[in-house]
Amino acid sequence: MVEGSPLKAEETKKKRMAQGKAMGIEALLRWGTEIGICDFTPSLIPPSPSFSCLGYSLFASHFPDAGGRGLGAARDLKKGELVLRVPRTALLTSDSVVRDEKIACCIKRYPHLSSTQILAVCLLAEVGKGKSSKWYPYLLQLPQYYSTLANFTDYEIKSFQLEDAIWVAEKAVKKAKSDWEEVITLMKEMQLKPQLLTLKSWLWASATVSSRTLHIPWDNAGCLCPVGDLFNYAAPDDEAIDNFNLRLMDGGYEEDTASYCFYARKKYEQGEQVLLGYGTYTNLELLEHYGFLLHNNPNEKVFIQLDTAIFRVSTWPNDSLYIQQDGIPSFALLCCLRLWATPVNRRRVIGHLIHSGNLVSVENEVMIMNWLMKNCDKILGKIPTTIEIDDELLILLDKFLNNSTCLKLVDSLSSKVEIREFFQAHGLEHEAVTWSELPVRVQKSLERWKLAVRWRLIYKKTLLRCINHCKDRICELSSQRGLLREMDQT
Ligand SMILES: C[S@@+](CC[C@H](N)C(=O)[O-])C[C@H]1O[C@@H](n2cnc3c(N)ncnc32)[C@H](O)[C@@H]1O
Repeated sequence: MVEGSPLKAEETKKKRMAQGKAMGIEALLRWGTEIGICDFTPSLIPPSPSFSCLGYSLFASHFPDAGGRGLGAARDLKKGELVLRVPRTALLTSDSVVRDEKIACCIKRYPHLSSTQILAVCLLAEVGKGKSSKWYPYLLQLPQYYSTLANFTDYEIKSFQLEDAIWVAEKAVKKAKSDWEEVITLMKEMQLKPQLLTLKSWLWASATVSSRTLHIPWDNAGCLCPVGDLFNYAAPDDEAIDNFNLRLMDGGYEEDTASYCFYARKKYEQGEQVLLGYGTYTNLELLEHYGFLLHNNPNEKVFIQLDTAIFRVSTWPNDSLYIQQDGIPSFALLCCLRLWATPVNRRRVIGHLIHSGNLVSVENEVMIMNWLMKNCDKILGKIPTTIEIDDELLILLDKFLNNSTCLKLVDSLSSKVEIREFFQAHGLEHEAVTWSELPVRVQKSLERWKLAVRWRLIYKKTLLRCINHCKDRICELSSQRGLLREMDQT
């Protein structure tokens, strides 16, 4: 089954079993086999007794650069190949939990609750069953902590520095709390254990649902898919976004086999991490729903404040007016600015040219590049810390997280102030401690704080790239204009 000599294949298999054990998911993989999860097409391979549902196409491992625990290619995989099948009976969905009549009866009395609230309640109900839950081996290995926005504290939220991001994070925190307040009576009626009724448990359950569910056609909340939810994320590439059929290659529920099927979205070499494209998300959206962000995110959108006069001429949705991570304004933003910079009496005449992506005139283009440059610069000037300071702070935090330094030894004054504030926010007097000496709650907070700093740094670097892009464009256009003048004179 695994390529190479049988002896080598056996060794690799043993090594991967040991990896599964080290990650604490050995029991999950064994249970997966019993419940019918498999990483091969049953018609191709005669099933032999196995202690793991993985090994033919996939193996579980730790991938520090993209998501930590994840799934790798156990052999070379072809694009479009089926790599994992999870039968419907293994999926943890609201309807599978409410088969329990007692739970169903309680939930029926709350028809106004959203499907995600119901799934989170069902998840907590299953947790409450302990060993008697059908999904016990699955529930046991779920993460204990999440860094989705709803889990951010006031200090961590403030560290985003940008108003829009702070607003989104505060909204996520409030929404989680109000969702909890709405379900608390139901959960009491269901007689869930007191520790499952707390806001902390609710935050855990709703983050599990938000970051791990997969789409199913019969429930908007989606499903929790044991083993299938071990795939980490890679942003879908242009090909997958352009082609709807290709998007389907990642995975989906298939009626004919009554199972969730996952396919290799591209060619993978043995050992490489196999990734899923959960959807196209900006970094703030990734943080909100999944609790991580990508350093290079092709779907990142940096929004800057636009004058009402600009919005007035725009026929594009507001969320299409942004700067890409490479610093280039989106097509809609560019068109919108070109139209705004056109004299009112000419807008109707040349509107169609603008909509087809044409430049109006060199003067018009220079004007909007100058406007963009000035505005990006203004925003950067107003933010409390610079790119250099954030860069330095992140290096320090990384060193601290690797236990190679204590934060007391920091030279930079700005970073020192921010670090001190962080420790004070946790009621800790001084920062002369190492990472491993910190209480777990502070370690987790520091990880979230670092995410906020990383987010704001990407935001600032994008604005800087935009400034440089505008400068280059102005130079380019000015030399074109010079050239045209010279041609006119000859
Ligand atoms: C569906 S789970 C994937 C498996 C997960 N790593 C685990 O250990 O269970 C999704 C979570 O994995 C992490 N993750 C997935 N892709 C990631 C990536 N590219 N970079 C960082 N974290 C990622 C995030 O914490 C996310 O909420």
